[in-house]
Amino acid sequence: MQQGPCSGRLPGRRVAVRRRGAAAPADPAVALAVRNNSLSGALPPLADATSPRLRHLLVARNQLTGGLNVSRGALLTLRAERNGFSGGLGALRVPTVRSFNVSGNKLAGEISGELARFPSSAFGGNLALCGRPLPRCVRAYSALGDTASGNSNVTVAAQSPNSAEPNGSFSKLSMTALMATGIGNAVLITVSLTISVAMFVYMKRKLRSAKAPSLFFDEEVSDGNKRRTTTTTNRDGDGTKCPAAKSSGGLVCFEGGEALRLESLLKASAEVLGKGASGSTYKAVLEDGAVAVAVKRLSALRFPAGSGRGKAFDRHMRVVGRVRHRNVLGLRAYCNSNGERLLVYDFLPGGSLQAALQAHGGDVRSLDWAARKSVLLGAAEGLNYIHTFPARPALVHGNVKPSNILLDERGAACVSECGVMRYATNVQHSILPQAAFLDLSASASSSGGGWHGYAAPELASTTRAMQESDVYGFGMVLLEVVTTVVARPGDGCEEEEEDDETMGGQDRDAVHC
Ligand SMILES: Nc1ncnc2c1ncn2[C@@H]1O[C@H](COP(=O)(O)OP(=O)(O)OP(=O)(O)O)[C@@H](O)[C@H]1O
Repeated sequence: MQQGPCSGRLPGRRVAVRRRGAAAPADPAVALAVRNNSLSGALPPLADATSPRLRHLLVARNQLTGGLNVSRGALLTLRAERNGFSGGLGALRVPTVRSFNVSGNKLAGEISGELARFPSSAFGGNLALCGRPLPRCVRAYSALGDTASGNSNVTVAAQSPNSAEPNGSFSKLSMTALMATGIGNAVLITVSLTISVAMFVYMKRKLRSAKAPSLFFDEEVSDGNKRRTTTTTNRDGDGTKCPAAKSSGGLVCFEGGEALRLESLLKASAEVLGKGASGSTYKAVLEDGAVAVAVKRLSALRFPAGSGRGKAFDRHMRVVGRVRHRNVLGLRAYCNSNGERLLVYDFLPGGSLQAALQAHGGDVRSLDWAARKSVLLGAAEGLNYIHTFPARPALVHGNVKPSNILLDERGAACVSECGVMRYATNVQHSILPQAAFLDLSASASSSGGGWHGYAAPELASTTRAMQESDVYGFGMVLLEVVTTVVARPGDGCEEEEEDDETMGGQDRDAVHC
């Protein structure tokens, strides 16, 4: 036995021994105590046959490596902590040992049954050790694919981080297995999340499209006068949709339109009244047959994408919906959803001023001077009401022309479609050819979708109509009304009234060729 600190290797079956203080056992053959040295190398296997009298093995705090191979039936003390022992504890057979400590080594694997009686401090610092009294072992798939040995599972320890090994190293296999497990779990979670989100979105869309009635107007030409019959039908799938709102069946209703429901409109029989620059207008007779409404579908108008502008359209329509005057056609309801914009008005049986001016074979007397004067005065009052309506920004009609001045059953003028084009981006530049200015011909104004000579010249260079441009348009209407000749049925150029006709004239027909 050596008496001082030792360093060197442990050869074969011979060990360097240092006895510390008086505590050393009296019988040197009974105890091997070499603690707190710098001994390195492997500890030779110690079995009953090789060291029959050994009772106490104290090799702690050295640099011993290799497996801990001690099989001693009568061993009472085994202190091997703070070394570099590695491998499993399977070769450790010490059933009678009372003082036991192998902490701070590089031992790995599951702690066997007889050793489980010692506290966790006896095993601490061996990151790859697991099982009672340490946290239980986790069976993980080996990323290395240990198929050759037929063992694709490896046992890894699930210890807390504070049981870190003193030198910070970690079993390569365990680390790989842990990483494989982590990556596998992450992939699984990601895939499940993606599937859940996709399912959620799909179900939400499905529910929405199931709830949403689609508005279609199936058009078919019925005769040569461009009168087309239409039906409104519900369809699934994509197309024009106007989902039902909670309160009014998808419609935002104003005074006089509270009873309207989108569902009723969808079921109504309908006919096309005409097609203009902003879209088509339909006459819809509601189910009971008593109420007829005009539905304007703003299909040709483009509005800037984004909810912000959509809200601006809604805000504007809510202001327009408050306008109530005997010479302004009141908006009863509107729908703005999924790119579909519908405006609902009362249906006026008198048709439009444009139709009256172009009438052939109609009631000529309906457009005598008194009627013309009354229509113009009414339209002027309606326009003035729109312009002075308390709103910020001030209301602008934006599309003053004879087809937007309607006549009620008594022939009174009603200005329709107030402010409809206010927020459209494609109105002026796309459909306002410079050459069309001052062209008041019927073909220009009724061609359907084309522009007309009622548009103020400045609209060619600005995108927004102003009240001044409304005044210009009204002036052109006025000019047309006082100069247009309405022919009697069968009239020819030979018949000409010789009286001067003025706006103040009474019951005189202006018949010229
Ligand atoms: N509320 C209504 N009652 C009765 N007829 C209407 C009503 N609204 C529109 N009309 C008729 O429908 C026709 C077509 O109207 P529409 O507004 O679609 O076209 P437009 O006025 O020529 O063009 P724009 O789209 O530029 O306004 C009009 O000429 C008019 O006779």
